[in-house]
Amino acid sequence: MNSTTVETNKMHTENGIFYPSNVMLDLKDLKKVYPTPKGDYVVLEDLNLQIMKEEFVTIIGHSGCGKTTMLSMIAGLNPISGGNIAVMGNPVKGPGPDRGVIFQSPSLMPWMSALENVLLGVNQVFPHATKAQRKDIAMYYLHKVGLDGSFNKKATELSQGMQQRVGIARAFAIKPKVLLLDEPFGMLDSLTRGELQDILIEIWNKEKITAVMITHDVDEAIFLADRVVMMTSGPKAKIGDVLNIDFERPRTRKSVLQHQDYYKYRKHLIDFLEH
Ligand SMILES: Nc1ncnc2c1ncn2[C@@H]1O[C@H](COP(=O)(O)OP(=O)(O)OP(=O)(O)O)[C@@H](O)[C@H]1O
Repeated sequence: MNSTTVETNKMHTENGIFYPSNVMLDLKDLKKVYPTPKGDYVVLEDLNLQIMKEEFVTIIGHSGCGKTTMLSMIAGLNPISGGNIAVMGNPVKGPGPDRGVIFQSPSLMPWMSALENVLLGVNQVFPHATKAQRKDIAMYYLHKVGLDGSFNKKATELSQGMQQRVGIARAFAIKPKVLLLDEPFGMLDSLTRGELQDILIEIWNKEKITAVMITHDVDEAIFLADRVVMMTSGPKAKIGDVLNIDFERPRTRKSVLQHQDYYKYRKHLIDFLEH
């Protein structure tokens, strides 16, 4: 039997290693050390985490424990000090189009329109597509995030919420395998935050990609996730606990709030953060 078939639950990666086909991200014995004037600061140590294909994982932990450090290492933007990170079995050596990132502030090119900002990434990732095809991709995702009518507005003419909509469209438009989100809604008012959570989940569900999102908001962590990953406080932070969220999808805020397990999940997370 061919060892690459699904029956074996393994696949053959380009570096010749056999790997479980349902694991998208594998963080193994991960370590991060920042040199400081007072000596080395070990932010993460022995951090182990596997994230499955099409899973939505939220990450919570105290401020400064190393969440952004971990996410930026997965993105390939921050060098690994020890251990390793693999995306579908392939070690991360730097940034790549298989991983899209959405930051708290979308850092758009201020002199460019919403459309041009999304096209920046699309043009890089799909250089062989025609100009019309690339524009179609960019417009499709701008439409998905509710920016019809604002395609040609300059980034500086957009509100913070609209700018983050462009950030979401930009990340999805490069068709990544993994979406990495670092507190993407942290600066938004609660109404906009709710709207963008719904948009995010709708596109994530349609595109069937893997999402890893840092949040400080326990309710957001539960509402969005299949699993909530809790990090211990640093130094030498690692994964402290993992909570499975067994709510059916699609979810509505009302159905989640009315679910008998909601307050049990919430208590679990708050107890972790308070101890
Ligand atoms: N380049 C750096 N050099 C030295 N120390 C750093 C560097 N970047 C981050 N740190 C330190 O590493 C620790 C983890 O930072 P990180 O931003 O990853 O935490 P975080 O959990 O994302 O925090 P927050 O929730 O506040 O965003 C902090 O103590 C921070 O001061």
